[in-house]
Amino acid sequence: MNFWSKCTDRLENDLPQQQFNTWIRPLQSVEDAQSIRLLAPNQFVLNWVQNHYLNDITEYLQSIAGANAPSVSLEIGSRAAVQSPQESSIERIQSFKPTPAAPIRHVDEAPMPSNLNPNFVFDTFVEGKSNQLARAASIQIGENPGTAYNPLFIYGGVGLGKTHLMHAVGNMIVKTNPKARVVYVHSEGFVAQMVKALQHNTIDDFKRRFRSVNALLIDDVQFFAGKERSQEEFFHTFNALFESQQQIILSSDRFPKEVSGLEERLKSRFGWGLTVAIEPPDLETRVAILKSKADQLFGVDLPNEVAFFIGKRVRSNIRELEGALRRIIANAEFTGRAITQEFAKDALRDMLAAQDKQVTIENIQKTVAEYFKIRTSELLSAKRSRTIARPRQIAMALAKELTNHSLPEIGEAFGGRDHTTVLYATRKIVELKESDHRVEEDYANLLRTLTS
Ligand SMILES: Nc1ncnc2c1ncn2[C@@H]1O[C@H](COP(=O)(O)OP(=O)(O)OP(=O)(O)O)[C@@H](O)[C@H]1O
Repeated sequence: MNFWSKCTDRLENDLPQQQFNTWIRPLQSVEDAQSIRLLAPNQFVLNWVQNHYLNDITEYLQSIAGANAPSVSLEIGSRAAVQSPQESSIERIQSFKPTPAAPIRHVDEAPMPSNLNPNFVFDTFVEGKSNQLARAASIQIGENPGTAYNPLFIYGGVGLGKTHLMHAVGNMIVKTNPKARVVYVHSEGFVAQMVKALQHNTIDDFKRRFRSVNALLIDDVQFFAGKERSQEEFFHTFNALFESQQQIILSSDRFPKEVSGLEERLKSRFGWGLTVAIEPPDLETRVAILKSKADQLFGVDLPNEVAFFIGKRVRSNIRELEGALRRIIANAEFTGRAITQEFAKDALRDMLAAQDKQVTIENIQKTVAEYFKIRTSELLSAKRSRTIARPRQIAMALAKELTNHSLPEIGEAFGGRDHTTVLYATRKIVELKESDHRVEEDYANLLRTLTS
């Protein structure tokens, strides 16, 4: 029996997709009747799986095989290396194990001017549940470039801090070793520079420039989609850096395997190291970011009530939060008035009106129905089956969170239900978000769709 594939089916079902992609998908198994050896690509993944999932895996195996359940062990490695005595160079790369010291190689070239943003450092990056893992992995890489996890792939929606984290790693590497050559480039910039090099017959310089760095940070790799020549060039750059253990950090708006228009060989390489997600921040993190930005950027001590007011109303991403903050502070400077909640409301009036206009109960119902592939009329109907009742509760909770309608008004809009039903639904969803990953993820996805 293939226990591991049964186990992964179950985990895929039980875990939020991002967790499954980050921790379970990279594992390979070597099985016999008595044991399953799980091969993790690096120590970080190994530790995480050990601490967070090993118990569940063992329990699940016992539940399906009882006393015959195989034992489970974890180690670093890859099946290619385990199974074939004659390793190819690709297999060697895949089974590469980190060495303790980062090799900063010596390059006989004039130092490259750094294009890192000095403000994007770890000190100015506010930690929250949504970015905890990405931040922890980035710090490890800053401390051990080229040897901790290579490449690091950070993915998440727009304006959530991917670029900030990449620069923070780069800045940390340069701080520790001022001779390190760290280059940040947006993937569109990489393409543009390559096209220019081809036009001017300087492609060799281009190749040398990118292949001689100690750390290459490439932002938004989804922009490589469909650009075959650039992908080809980047493939060789990637291999050159990887083989010489120089750090590569990539960002994208989605999981590597889901970036369409990218060659398979690139997608698979992107997953060789560690893939981490950044998710939209929760309210407390949004408030902490606002307070920290107000202080750092403007030297303003933002009152808590104002920070909560902005954090509650602006949910889509951190760039938008910053935009709202700038607007309030500019207005306060211009008018000389104190920053109170009333003042903030006034300053953001247009922005919030535009936002409020978009999120109506009707809009929520339509979006939720589409998401769960049911009909809007079913949300309003008396049907009580789980497949309808749960989406209905989620829609009610969203209506409570995103609109200013009262509970009776929301009940009315959901087929004339009582306000206590709405209250029950919102409480139930709060509870389920804590205990059921699926609900948590569905709710977050819907919130994002409705507010961005
Ligand atoms: N955790 C955080 N703490 C403080 N500031 C943050 C945090 N996350 C993001 N920011 C700020 O939000 C703004 C947008 O972040 P960033 O440019 O890194 O987003 P991104 O994910 O790269 O977006 P895009 O996909 O559009 O490139 C930046 O000014 C950044 O400093």
